[in-house]
Amino acid sequence: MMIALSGTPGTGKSSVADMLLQNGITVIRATETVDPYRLGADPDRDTDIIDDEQWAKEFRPIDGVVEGHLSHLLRADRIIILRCRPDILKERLERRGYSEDKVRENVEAELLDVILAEAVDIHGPEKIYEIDTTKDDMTSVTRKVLEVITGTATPASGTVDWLIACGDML
Ligand SMILES: Nc1ncnc2c1ncn2[C@@H]1O[C@H](COP(=O)(O)OP(=O)(O)O)[C@@H](O)[C@H]1O
Repeated sequence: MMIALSGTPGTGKSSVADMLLQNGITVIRATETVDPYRLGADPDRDTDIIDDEQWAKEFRPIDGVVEGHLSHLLRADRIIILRCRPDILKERLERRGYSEDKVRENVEAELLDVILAEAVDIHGPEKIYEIDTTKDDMTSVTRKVLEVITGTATPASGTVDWLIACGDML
């Protein structure tokens, strides 16, 4: 079974993936597989341009977790979307040293549910497991992710509404 672990940068994918590895789960980092699909750099957005459609099409399915903000594009069996309230996400990204523009771009994407909407569009809601990481520590988030992996969690999407919580950030 292939499980995608996606979410806006800063929502905690990489940290959770580290804990999954400690729990003996097979984890592939999507960023380590995209090199052949790099189309160039986008200096304005301080990011690489990836042919993500081709990457998703050619990705050989694994039995384990694929971690990364493109992983929801894969033909995965279950899709986990980590979420974080935009004001807290902003703090996490600023602490990471992201530029002001990059922080704003990611905070807006989280505020507007961009990754969740893409995932629901591709897979339908029954494969989606949205997990809010705003208040839970990494151990609790990892426990919830493990519940998805073992099949004891119930699909959930649309469980957060950041526009009500912090729409004035727009
Ligand atoms: N549940 C959490 N609670 C508090 N801080 C967190 C949590 N998850 C991640 N962080 C912190 O947020 C930052 C981004 O986490 P990271 O795992 O790199 O996110 P991503 O891989 O989604 O970009 C890191 O500094 C990490 O320590």
